[in-house]
Amino acid sequence: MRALILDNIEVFCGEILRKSGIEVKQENKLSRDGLKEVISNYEIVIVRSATKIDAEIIELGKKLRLIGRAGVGVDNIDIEAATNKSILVMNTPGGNTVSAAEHTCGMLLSVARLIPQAHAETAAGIWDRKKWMGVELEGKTLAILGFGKIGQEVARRMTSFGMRILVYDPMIPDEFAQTIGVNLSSLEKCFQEADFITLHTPLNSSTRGLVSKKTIEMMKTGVRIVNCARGGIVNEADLAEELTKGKVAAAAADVFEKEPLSQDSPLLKAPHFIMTPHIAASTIEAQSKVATQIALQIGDWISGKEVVGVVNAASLGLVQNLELQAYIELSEKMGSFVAQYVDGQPKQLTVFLSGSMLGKFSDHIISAVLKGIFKIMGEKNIRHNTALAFAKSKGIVIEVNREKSHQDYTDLVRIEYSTELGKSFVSGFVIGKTAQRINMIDEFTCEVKLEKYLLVYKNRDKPGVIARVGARLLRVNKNIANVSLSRNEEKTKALTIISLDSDVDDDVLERIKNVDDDKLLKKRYYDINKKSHPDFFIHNSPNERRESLLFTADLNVAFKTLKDKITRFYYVSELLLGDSVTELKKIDSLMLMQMMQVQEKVDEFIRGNVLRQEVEVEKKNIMEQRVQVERNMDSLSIEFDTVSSIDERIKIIEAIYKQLVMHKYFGSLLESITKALHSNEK
Ligand SMILES: NC(=O)C1=CN([C@@H]2O[C@H](COP(=O)(O)OP(=O)(O)OC[C@H]3O[C@@H](n4cnc5c(N)ncnc54)[C@H](O)[C@@H]3O)[C@@H](O)[C@H]2O)C=CC1
Ligand SMILES: O=C(O)C(=O)COP(=O)(O)O
Repeated sequence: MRALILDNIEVFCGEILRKSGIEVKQENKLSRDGLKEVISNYEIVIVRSATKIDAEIIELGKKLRLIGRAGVGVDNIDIEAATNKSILVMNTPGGNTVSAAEHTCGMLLSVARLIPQAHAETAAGIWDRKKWMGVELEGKTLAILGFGKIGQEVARRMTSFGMRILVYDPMIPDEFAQTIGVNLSSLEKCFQEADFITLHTPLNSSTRGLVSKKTIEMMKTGVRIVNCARGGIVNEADLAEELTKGKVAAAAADVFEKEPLSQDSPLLKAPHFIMTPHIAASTIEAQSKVATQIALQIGDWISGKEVVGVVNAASLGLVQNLELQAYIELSEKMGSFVAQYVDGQPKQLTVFLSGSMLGKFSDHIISAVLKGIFKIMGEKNIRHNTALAFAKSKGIVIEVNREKSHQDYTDLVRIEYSTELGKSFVSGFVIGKTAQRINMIDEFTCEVKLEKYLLVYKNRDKPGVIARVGARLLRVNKNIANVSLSRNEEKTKALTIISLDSDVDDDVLERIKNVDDDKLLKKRYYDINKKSHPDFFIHNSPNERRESLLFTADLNVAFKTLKDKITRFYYVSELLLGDSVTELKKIDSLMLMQMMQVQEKVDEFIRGNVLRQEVEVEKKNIMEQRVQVERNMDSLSIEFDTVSSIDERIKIIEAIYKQLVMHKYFGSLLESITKALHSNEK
C-alpha cells in the first residue's frame, strides 16, 4: 500500500507508517496540478488544512481507500464524494486541542489590550501610552460558541481570568457542561450579553456566517470577537465594516474565508483587527501529536483493528448496509408520500419501528422520514443529520415507538402524520435486500411500489370508477404501469393507486376528480423515487454522541484526581475512545466477570439473601483495587518516560487506557454498592 503525505506533516507520521509496511512519499510542495497527476498512485493521502481534497481529486484517486487529516477540521475534504466511493475519511480529534485553545486565549488577551498594534507602534519608535487603553478580562462575559474539545479548554483557562462564561452548543447536554462548571445559554443570550465572543464550531451550513451584520446588531457596542475556528463562520466584509464603525471594538482571526488571506480583504484595513496565518495548531507538541495519531490510526486500520477518528464511519456503514439503505430510502419516500397525502403544515409525527435492525437505527429512520416531508414542504436543503433539529425548531412533535419484533415482518416502518387539517397512517417494509413496498395506507391494506408518478385516490366502492379513470387517462395518452386496488373492511370505501409512466396535468386531475359524485379524493404524488443521497450521518447520531460525551465526562472526573500526573495522556485516551463507547468491550473479560459477580452479590443483598458484612468486604476490596488502578496509572506514566520506542510507548498508552476504563467501572460499582448499603440502612 502507498501513502502520500502532504502539507509539511511531521516526519514521525511517515516513520510510523513505514513500520506498518506502507510505502511512503512525503511531498511538502506539491501544487494542485502536481497532486492531480500523482494521486492515482496512492491508496492513502494525508493532509493538513492547506490541501483541498475535493470531488475532482477523489475522482482521480482511483486507488484511494483512506484520506487522513492530521488535524481536526475536515472542511477541506469532500466527505460526501469520499463516502460515495467508500473511502474512509479520518481526522485526529484532540491532537491539537491544547494548542488551539492556548492560541485562542492569546487572541482574547490581545483583543483586550491590542498588544500587536501597541508592539508595532512601539517598535516604530512611537511612545504613546494614552492611545493603548485596554479593558480587563476579569468580570467580563465571554461567550463560547461551540463547546467541543477546544471550546471546553478555552472555558477552563478563561475561568481562571475571572470571566463569566456563557456557552452555546446545541449538541451538548447540560449535565456535561456542568461538569466543566459552565451553563448552556441560548445563542441570542450569548450575542446579547457577551463582552467577548470566541468561536469553536466546525464550518458547516449551520455555522457559515454565524457572525454577520445581522448578528452583530444584537451584540453590545464594544464587543470583541475572536475566530480561531474556520474562515467563513464570520462574514469578513461585515466584520470589517463593524470594526470601522466601532460597534466591534476589536477582533482577531487565525482563519479566513480564503487562505492565504487575499490582499484585497477589507480586514487588512479594518481598525483594531489582529490576524495570524492559521497557526493555532502550529506548535511542536500539536504537530507531533497529530502526526503520530494519524499514523497510529492508519496502522490500526491496516492491521484490521478497530479504528477511531473516522468521520464518515457511520455513513460508510450505511452505504454498505443495503437493507438499511433501502429502509432509509423507503422512509424518506413515505415521508414525502404523507406530506402530499395530507394537506397542511406538519404538527406531529409518530414513527413505529418493528425489528431489531430498525430499532438500532431509529434516529436514521426518523431523520429520513422528516427529510422526505421537508422536501415536499420546499425545504430542499435539509439533510439527514439536520432534519431532527429543524423539525424541533418548527415545533413538530416527534414520537418513536420501538418493538423488538413483529408477528408478520422482520422489520417494518409505520408512520402516523398529522397536520392541522388531517391525519394519515402509512406502513412499509423491504422485501429481500432492496425492494421497497407500502403495505398499508390508513385502513387500506395494499402492496405498492413507491414509483415516481403515482395517482392515489379514494372513492365509494362501486363498479365502474376504475374504468372511467382509465378512460380519462387514455384520452390524454397516459400509460398505466400498475394498479393497486383495495378497500376497507366494511367494503364501503376503495383506495386505488395507479402508477404512471409520466406526470399528469392539473386539468386532467380535475377531470378525474369529477368521476365520482362523492368527490374523489385525489392526490398526485410523484418524484419520490429519486435515489436518496447518502449525505447522512457524517457524525454520530445525537444519542450516540450524547452517550459518549457523558461517558467522557465520567472519565474527566477520574482524570481530575490524577490530572497532574497524566494530563498528557488525555489526548491519547480520547484517541482510543474515539466517539464511541465500544472500547469498553475491550476490557478483560475476567475483570468484567468479577465485576458482574460483585454486582450480583449487591443485587442479592438488596433482595435480603446476602449479609451486609459480605457486601462491606466487597466494597473494601473494590476500593483497594481502585487505588491500585491509580497507582498503576502513575507507574505506567513514569515508565512511559523511560522508554523511547514507539511500539513500547503505544503498549503503555493502551495499558493506561485500560486502567482508565477500569477506574470508571470500579467507580460505578462503588456507587451502586454504596447506594445499596445506604438504602438498606433505611
Ligand atoms: N485554527 C486552527 O488551527 C484550528 C482550528 N480548528 C477548528 O476548530 C473547530 C473546533 O475544533 P474542536 O473543538 O476540536 O472540535 P469538536 O468537534 O470537539 O467541537 C466542535 C463543537 O461545535 C459544535 N457545533 C457544531 N455546530 C454548531 C453550531 N451551529 N452552533 C454551536 N455549536 C456547534 C459541536 O456540537 C461540537 O461540540 C474545528 O472544526 C476546526 O475547524 C481546530 C483546530 C485548530
Ligand atoms: O485542525 C484544524 O482544524 C486546523 O485548522 C489546523 O490546521 P493545520 O493542520 O494547522 O493546517
